[in-house]
Parts: sequence; structure tokens; C-alpha cells
Amino acid sequence: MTGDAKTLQAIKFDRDNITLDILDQLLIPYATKYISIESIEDAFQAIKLMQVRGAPAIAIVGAFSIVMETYSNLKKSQEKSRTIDDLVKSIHYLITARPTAVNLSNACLDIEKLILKEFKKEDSVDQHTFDIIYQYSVALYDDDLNNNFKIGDNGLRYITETLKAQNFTGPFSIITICNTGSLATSGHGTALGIIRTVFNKLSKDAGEKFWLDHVYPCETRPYNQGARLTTYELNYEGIPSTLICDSMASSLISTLSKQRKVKNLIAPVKFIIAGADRIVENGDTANKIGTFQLSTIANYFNSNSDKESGIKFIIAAPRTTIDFKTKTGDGIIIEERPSHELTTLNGPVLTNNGVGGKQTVGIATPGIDVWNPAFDVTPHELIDCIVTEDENVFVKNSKGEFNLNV
Ligand SMILES: CSC[C@@H](O)[C@@H](O)C(=O)COP(=O)(O)O
Repeated sequence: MTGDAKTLQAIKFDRDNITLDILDQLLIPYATKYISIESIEDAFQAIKLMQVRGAPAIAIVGAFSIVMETYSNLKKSQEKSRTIDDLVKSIHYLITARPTAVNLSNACLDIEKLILKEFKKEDSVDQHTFDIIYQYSVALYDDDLNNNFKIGDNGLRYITETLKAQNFTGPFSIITICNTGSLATSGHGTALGIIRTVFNKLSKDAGEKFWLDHVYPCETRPYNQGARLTTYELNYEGIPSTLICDSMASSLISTLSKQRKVKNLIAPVKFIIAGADRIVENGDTANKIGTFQLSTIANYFNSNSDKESGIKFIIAAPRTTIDFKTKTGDGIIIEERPSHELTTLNGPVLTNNGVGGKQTVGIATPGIDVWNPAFDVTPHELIDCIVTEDENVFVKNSKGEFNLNV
């Protein structure tokens, strides 16, 4: 069975019996239920409805769903077997489920390339097709998991070096947005993976002069991935945290920084760490709506405070999130979501007897015009550091440019 036993498992792929189950993330934190994915269409729906979400997790589920589709094809008679051309068309359809995260299209296009190297379009899907896709998908999962741990360690090193260079001592806090943990990846996570690693290795008794004391996850309106998923993961890991609305970040930073000036044991915000759905060649980064805003806040506090109270803005993502075909953030397609995600809230009714059935409540003027982009693009100018699985984290050169192509 594929998975990271120590953390929450969003994706369960049974490598021997060829079954795929995903945790229905729309039910968390109130219920833990897995749903079975048997085809590309099942994955398309689950991705579109956000039952699985997060750039790496979407790609892995997408790839495994192609395994499932070819597996079920093997059980069919030769006449009913699909052609490679049919399969390629379904793969292209799958990519459209969520257009901004590049990982899904990267994985799908890799699979297409691998099968078209071995087959002609009119050939039938067969055992060899299955083997190619199976091997690719299992490796995608395993690499993602290994890389997340490397991202955690590389982020830890950057944070430690930054704090040492600032002569910072004492407790510090981190703000994060969206969910970038085990639920959004194969396990451990990217931005939340760094937080997890830093919390475990830079604890109060780790021997350094500073330690991670507190995490502030942003609610992440309108879909509330921070409130529903990140808080759940932080609780699960026992990492001290306090939920904030997206609009509270500047006020929180300023309040903690003023308090710290009079009381040493206050943990000021030293880092804002976000994941990424697509990083383009110059370092511009598409991520959950609200990320750009956080980077401008970090920038404000950097330019308006002494060195010791500066805040670094970090993007954490595997290299599979880098899109070298797109030069700048202007080339990124931003997914727009339905208006009801902004004008209504959907969740279970909480009663004295526990958790009841789901209900939708209205929170805006009926029929109001709505703009609901799921992502925004943070300009590279506002990003201090991009952490990937590469040992050297990416920081800008003297001209203010990232060179991710090394
Ligand atoms: C490790 S996941 C990185 C990003 O995908 C994450 O921060 C994010 O924006 C996810 O958005 P979502 O719309 O929930 O799929």
C-alpha cells in the first residue's frame, strides 16, 4: 500500500490489488471517509469538486486514475478494448479539471509522451500500456514523498541560517495559507512540510537560540482549506496553532512585534510560507488566492522595520510545480470558481448530539455579481526564497532575478 503512515493519508493506492481510494476532503474535519476512484471520469469529478485538492495530490490522483482506467480496460475483451487514441483524449480531458496547477498537466503529458513512444494511436490499450503508466505513477508518488521531506529539510536550513544572520533569539511564529500538508501531497507536505520539520527539529530543546513556537494558518476564504484542513493537520501533529481570518495577517504581525518589544517571550512572525500551484521561469508564483496579499504584507514589514523584525516570504514546492514553458506570471491561466462558493457556506450542522447532516447557508445578497478566482500570482520581486527538493534553495541574484533552471 502506498502511503506515509505517520501522517494523514489523502491517497491510498493498493499496488498489488490495484485499487485507488481518496480521502473525501470536503468532509474533513468532521468525518473521515474514503471514496473509491475507478476511472479517469471519477478522478475528474473528485478533482473538480475538490474532494482531492492541492497541486501534487491532484497530479498523483490523476496519474493513478489513468492506471485504474487502463486496468479496467485489461479486463475487457479484445474487441471492446480502447484504443490509445481514446485514452489520450481522456487524458487531455482530465487536465481540464483544474487548469492552474501545473503538476496535473505535467503528469498527464508525461504519461501521454511515454505511451506514444511505444504505441501508435490506433493500437489497443494492453498490459504493456498498463505497465508503463503504473510504473510512472508509482514513481511519481514515491518521488513526491521523498521530495517533500527534502523540502522540509531545505526549508529548515534556510530558516535556521536566516535567524542566525539576524541574531534573532527566542520563540518565533509562522503564518501559512491554504493547505499544503499531507492532504495536499503524497505525505508530509510542502509549506506545511517545512513547518512540520521545523517544529520537530527546531524545538525549544534542540540546542538553538530560537525555536518555532506557534503557527497561524489563514482561514483561506472562500473554500476555507486553511480552517478545515490545515488546522486539522496541525492539531493531528500537536503543533500549537491559532486560526486567523485572511484579513488579520497584518494586524497580527504588528501586534506581536509590538508586544515582543516589551516581552521577550512573545513569538513574533518571522516567516510566511506558502505552497505553489505553478512557478514560472522568472519565479512568479500562482498559489491560492490571498498569497499575493501575504507577500505584500511581508514586504511592508521588511521595509518598515529593523533587521531583527524582518519577515521572509517563502514559497515551497517540488520541482514538478515549475513550468519552464511559461516565462512570467502573465502567462498563467487562473481558474475561476462558481459564485456560490463565495455567496454560501456549506457544512454540517453542529448539534449538542454531535455532527449532523450538511446544510448550505447564504451569506451574501442573492444574485449579487461575484468574482471568484481560485488563485493569484505573486510577483517574484516579493518572494525571498523558493524551496524545492534541490539542496540549494533559490534566492534572487543581485539583479533581483531567480535562476530556477539549474
Ligand atoms: C502542496 S499544495 C500547494 C497548493 O496547491 C496549495 O497551496 C493550494 O493553493 C491548493 O489549492 P486548492 O484550490 O485547494 O487545490
